[in-house]
Amino acid sequence: MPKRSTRNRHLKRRIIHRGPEDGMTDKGSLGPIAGHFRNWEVNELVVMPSAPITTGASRAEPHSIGDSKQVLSTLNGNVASNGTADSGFGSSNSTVAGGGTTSITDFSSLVALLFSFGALRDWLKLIVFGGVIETLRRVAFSMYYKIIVSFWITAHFDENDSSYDWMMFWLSKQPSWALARDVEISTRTFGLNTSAIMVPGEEEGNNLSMLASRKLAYLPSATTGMAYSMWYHRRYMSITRVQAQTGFYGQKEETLQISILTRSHRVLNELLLEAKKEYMAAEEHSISIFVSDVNNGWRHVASKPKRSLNSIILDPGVSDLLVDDARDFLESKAWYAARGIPFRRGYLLYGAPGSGKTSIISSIAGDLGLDVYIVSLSRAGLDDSALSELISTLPEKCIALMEDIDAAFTQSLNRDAVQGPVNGPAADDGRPPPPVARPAPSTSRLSLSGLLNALDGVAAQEGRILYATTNKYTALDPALCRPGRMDIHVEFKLASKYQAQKLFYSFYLPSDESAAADDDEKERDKGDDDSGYNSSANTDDAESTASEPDTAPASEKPAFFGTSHRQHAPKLRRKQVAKLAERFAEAIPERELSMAALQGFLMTYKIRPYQAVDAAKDWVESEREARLKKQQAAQGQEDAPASIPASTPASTDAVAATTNEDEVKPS
Ligand SMILES: Nc1ncnc2c1ncn2[C@@H]1O[C@H](COP(=O)(O)OP(=O)(O)OP(=O)(O)O)[C@@H](O)[C@H]1O
Repeated sequence: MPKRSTRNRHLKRRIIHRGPEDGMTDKGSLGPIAGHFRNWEVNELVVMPSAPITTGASRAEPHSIGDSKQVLSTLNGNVASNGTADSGFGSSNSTVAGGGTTSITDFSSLVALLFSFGALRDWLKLIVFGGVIETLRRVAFSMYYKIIVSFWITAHFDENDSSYDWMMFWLSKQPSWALARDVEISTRTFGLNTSAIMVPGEEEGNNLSMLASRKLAYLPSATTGMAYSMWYHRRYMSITRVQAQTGFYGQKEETLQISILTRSHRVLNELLLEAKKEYMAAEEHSISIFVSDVNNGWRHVASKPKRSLNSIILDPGVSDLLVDDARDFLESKAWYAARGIPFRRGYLLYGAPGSGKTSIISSIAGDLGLDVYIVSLSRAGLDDSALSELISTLPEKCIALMEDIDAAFTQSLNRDAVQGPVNGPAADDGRPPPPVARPAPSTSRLSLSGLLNALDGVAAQEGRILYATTNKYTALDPALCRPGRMDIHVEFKLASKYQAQKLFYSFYLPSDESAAADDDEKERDKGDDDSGYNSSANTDDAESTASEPDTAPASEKPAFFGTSHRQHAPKLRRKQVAKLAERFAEAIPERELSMAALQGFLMTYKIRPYQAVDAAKDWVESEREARLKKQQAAQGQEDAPASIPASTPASTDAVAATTNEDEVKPS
């Protein structure tokens, strides 16, 4: 060890004798710096445990002496300075004692070294000074913010949340909101059927085009991020619409910020409840529809007017069964909790297309006052985890609707089909031939187990009612249909005579009872056999004026299929309608046509109930023929691939399928 010290001392002396000037000479302008760093190296070597080293004095830059001394004496009491040390050797005059002082000495030397630089010292001062100023600024701001915030309550409303709609709707009703000077013109309705914020005077425009178009509205601009102020319950309130860019594609998301100058949350609570109440009142006659977005959140897309349960004509008891069961379920939360049964209910509505499955669900939603959340299983990008996330974020009381639940797992010739180039045979009446559907390739990344887990896995939401519809009951996996997932299965059949009669009756029954009563007198005079065609708009009028000159050649009349919509339908008495309904039901075969088809037929005779009855038989025949042709076309299409050379992949499959079928079939 002493040996090494001696060596170091020699080395040190050697280096010191070279001095900074040598460095200047050797390295030009970098000389002093180089000198300093050499000194640092020497220090490294010199510092030894319990081996005090005293270095000789050397010439120094005058400015560095005091600094070195000062820093050294401040930072390390063990370091002694003789006051004549050279600048580039901050600790060279120091006597270092004790092994524990090594790092402190090093650090001290570094600091002393840094301070010995004039410019560097100024930078450091500047940094420290700037840091102090910035810290003070931050402290001041945070204190100011804390003081200000303590007098304000600020609420944030996310655009994707229903509360945003409530607040925007409420704000739109405030006169001061409409006085904003930087406005955005919008046709948004915030999920309501009625426009929330009308441009004053627009409601007076009663011509058809004005009424039909979307309503114009003022919205205080969001782009400037300006704050708008108003008073609420004698409290000052500041409102800001803030837009922030989200995602890569420039989508913008908006947040509404409301700050109220109050220390009590009571005012905010009052505001929220008032806004919600007003919105709910405006929405009383409609149901809210939500769909999932690509981020697996729920978005309010529409409000639909409620449909009365009476307008859905099902077999006796079906409607009551569904409504009563759902109502009873919603009131049985405690019962489920007491027994540890998951508080969920599933209904599977299956059967013929157009038999009222979707319609009854939306009617039940209206009746029970629940929102409908549509879970589209065929949505692009929907996979197991996305579905699970969607189901778990459903609100506690709501209706989740999965339409065509079979479609996610099976390829269908009817419902998932894209229209191929092949058309069926042309109809006799000149209507375009019905396109023959081809199976669509399945793009779903959803698995059956993913669906099963989403329905009753741990993440599944409690309190929701699930309605699933399908036209292919037998295609469903039994696991999907078991109780706990689908508790009640209801079949929707094709229309019965009973349904046809009721549909006709409700279709032609005058909705305006007073008008019907007014007409009663006239009708009574005319007798029960009267057609009820007292409207100037009925089509018999056209026949009665057939003798009037009609210069337009038939070929130039507008070509269209269907019946144009007239405003005035004939007003019939209940008795008359009931009689006609009976005759109509006689013409309709039992369980052969769907209710949607019957409704479509009656729509074509919207103002001609008598003609509807008369034409019913022919229409049934034409429907049968059309169905037969469709079946034949489908059959032909099925047979066709067998004759196509087996070189194409599609035909190979078809041939294989046919062959297998032949094998199975008994000869
Ligand atoms: N039972 C019914 N009572 C009254 N209207 C009906 C009935 N069934 C169907 N409709 C009418 O037919 C149309 C289609 O009905 P809806 O969509 O409810 O049938 P769906 O069974 O859900 O058909 P799909 O299986 O094709 O989805 C609606 O306009 C509805 O008014």
